[in-house]
Amino acid sequence: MSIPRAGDAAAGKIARARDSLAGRGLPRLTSMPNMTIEVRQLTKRYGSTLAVDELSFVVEAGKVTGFVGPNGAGKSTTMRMMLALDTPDEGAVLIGGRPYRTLREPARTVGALLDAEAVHPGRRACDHLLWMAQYNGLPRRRVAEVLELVGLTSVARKRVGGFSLGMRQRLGIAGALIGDPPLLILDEPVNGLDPEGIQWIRGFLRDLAAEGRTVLVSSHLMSELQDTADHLLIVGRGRLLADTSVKELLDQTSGNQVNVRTSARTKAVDLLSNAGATVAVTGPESLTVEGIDVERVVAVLTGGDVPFSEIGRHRASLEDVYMKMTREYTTFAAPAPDAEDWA
Ligand SMILES: Nc1ncnc2c1ncn2[C@@H]1O[C@H](COP(=O)(O)OP(=O)(O)OP(=O)(O)O)[C@@H](O)[C@H]1O
Repeated sequence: MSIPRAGDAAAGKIARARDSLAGRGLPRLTSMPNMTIEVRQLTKRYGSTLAVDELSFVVEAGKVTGFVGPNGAGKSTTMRMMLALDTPDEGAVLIGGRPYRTLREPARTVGALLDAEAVHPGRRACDHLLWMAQYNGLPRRRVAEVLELVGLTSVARKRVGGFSLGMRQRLGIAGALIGDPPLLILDEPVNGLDPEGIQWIRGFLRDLAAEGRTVLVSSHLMSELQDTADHLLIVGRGRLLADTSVKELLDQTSGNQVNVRTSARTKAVDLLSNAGATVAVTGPESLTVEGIDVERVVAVLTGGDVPFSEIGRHRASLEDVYMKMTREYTTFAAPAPDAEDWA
């Protein structure tokens, strides 16, 4: 049996699905109310492990909010508690202003993808979605609509056991959208997608947010979210390390560092240090200078006859900022390179 993978036959479907989403919007079951996810002082322990430690934040409508943190930071546990699949030891979560358990029509309020592998492998994709629709009192036509939306129409009658992880992620997203909910909670949806699939999901999540939905998406990799998220919640060992817009985070952390590229590194380090700068060696011919501005760096190097091929203000990447912020919270980390590695 040959099943198209996310890179070939499904690609045309995906493009059409994107067009249909952009062109006429997701078929509406209800109007799209602005709803938030409010997490209040949430705490969860498993034995001696403090998985979630007094987390508080609000996820707003009309944005993609990235929930980022190293492995074991407590992202999945927090999402499970949002959906009442786990009980907090302390604190609460409000979904559109109410605890999940009190929602009258949960599938029309919040859609979730927690584990793409959770679907029975013997089930056909369309039957899985039909079961979800029937269980939640939704019209049958939603099955075809969401399959089209995620580009899986051509494999609707195939058994899930033959799907790639990327196709299962798409099926999971289709399930999350079946009730046309204003709130979406997606745990690592990029996991398993090929580059074309990653492009697709970025645009897809942005479109969902542009329709006014509240989109919370987790990842342990900042690179997966940096071009997608408007807002970031960064967590480490259960604690909130940052609740910030992407722009604010970059502005705050780019700081006053200056990058220098020179073939006379040792002399440059001496002169700049004598001029009061703190200098870090970042490569065989590169330095990062802090404490004096770009003009002064140029003056010091020119005055000391030090050749340089590049001097410019350092722009931190989100990845740099994230690594710096979460380094001490990472359970399995390679040692960071330091100056001696380049000596
Ligand atoms: N059911 C459980 N029983 C015991 N410990 C658990 C359970 N679920 C999670 N934990 C522990 O709680 C901590 C947080 O785990 P969680 O899966 O929420 O993190 P995460 O940020 O989602 O990580 P990942 O990116 O690896 O999925 C970890 O130390 C994990 O081992």
